[in-house]
Amino acid sequence: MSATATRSAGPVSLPSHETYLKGLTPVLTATDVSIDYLVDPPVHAVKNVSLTLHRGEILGLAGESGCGKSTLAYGLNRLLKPPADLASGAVTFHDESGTDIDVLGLSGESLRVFRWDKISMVFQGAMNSLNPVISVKRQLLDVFTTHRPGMPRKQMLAEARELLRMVGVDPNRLDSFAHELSGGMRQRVMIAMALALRPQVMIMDEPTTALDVVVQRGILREIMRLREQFGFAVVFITHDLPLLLEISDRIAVMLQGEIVELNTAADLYERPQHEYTRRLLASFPSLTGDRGAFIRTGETEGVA
Ligand SMILES: Nc1ncnc2c1ncn2[C@@H]1O[C@H](COP(=O)(O)OP(=O)(O)OP(=O)(O)O)[C@@H](O)[C@H]1O
Repeated sequence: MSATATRSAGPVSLPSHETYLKGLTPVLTATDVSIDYLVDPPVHAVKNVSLTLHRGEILGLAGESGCGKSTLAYGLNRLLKPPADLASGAVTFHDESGTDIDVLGLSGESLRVFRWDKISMVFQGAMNSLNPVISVKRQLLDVFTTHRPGMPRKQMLAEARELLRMVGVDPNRLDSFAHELSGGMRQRVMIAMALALRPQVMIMDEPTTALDVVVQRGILREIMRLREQFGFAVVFITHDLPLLLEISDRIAVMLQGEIVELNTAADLYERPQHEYTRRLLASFPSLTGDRGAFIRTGETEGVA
């Protein structure tokens, strides 16, 4: 444990945010989470953050580089490594079975099972974490042999093919090796792996940033479609605020480790409440153009 961060008033939200929340079911709740990097001097990267993600929603995390987005995301999925220290707070996963899981209390085997199965993560460099000397097939099947040891091999293979199809990669690519695939394809394979166990939550930290715009769009379209199909919730992190406005149901704006505004994407764009949100919006000239062009309509076709 280290020094606790100063408590703030919490994010500013409009009354319409309350209305939005009606009828939604929480899937992941963070309460008063503080995360420090125990370096000299210590960095208070996340300060008393409370946030609820609901079933099927896309929650965007916005904020400038270094504000703590990735640290929070890694904390939610217990992927922090020293010198990061989750100093205080609670993270609860509300499983579809009705059981609540104390995420911070998990360790060893239970933590291993929880990750990928309940929450999976796709990050910016994910495509580079494919093993270069093992075929795509082996890597996809490994997910099943590890987490679904009872599954017949024939079914594993069928699932692996289906997963590739879902993310827009020709299933004949199963026998390929990472170096034989383009960056976009590799990132799609990583998304397929993250989807393999049908998690209830996916955390996506700049999942397409390294890719060119056309490939990015294609992948995002797939993610939106799959979300409609499987109903998983997404925490989506990107520097690309116009994109975030387009795909998110709600957006949390982070500033220096705190969430300063939490509103629906439409409200955030139309009626930004916090001075920092206004500055952030103003820093994207494209957003000052035809208003409304970036707002989700509730239709997946919104992602052009
Ligand atoms: N390993 C580390 N050791 C010390 N400080 C760190 C470490 N990793 C991150 N930090 C600090 O923690 C703070 C939050 O960083 P974090 O990477 O979470 O921000 P971010 O909003 O995700 O930024 P980016 O958008 O650039 O990824 C920053 O001040 C950063 O310098």
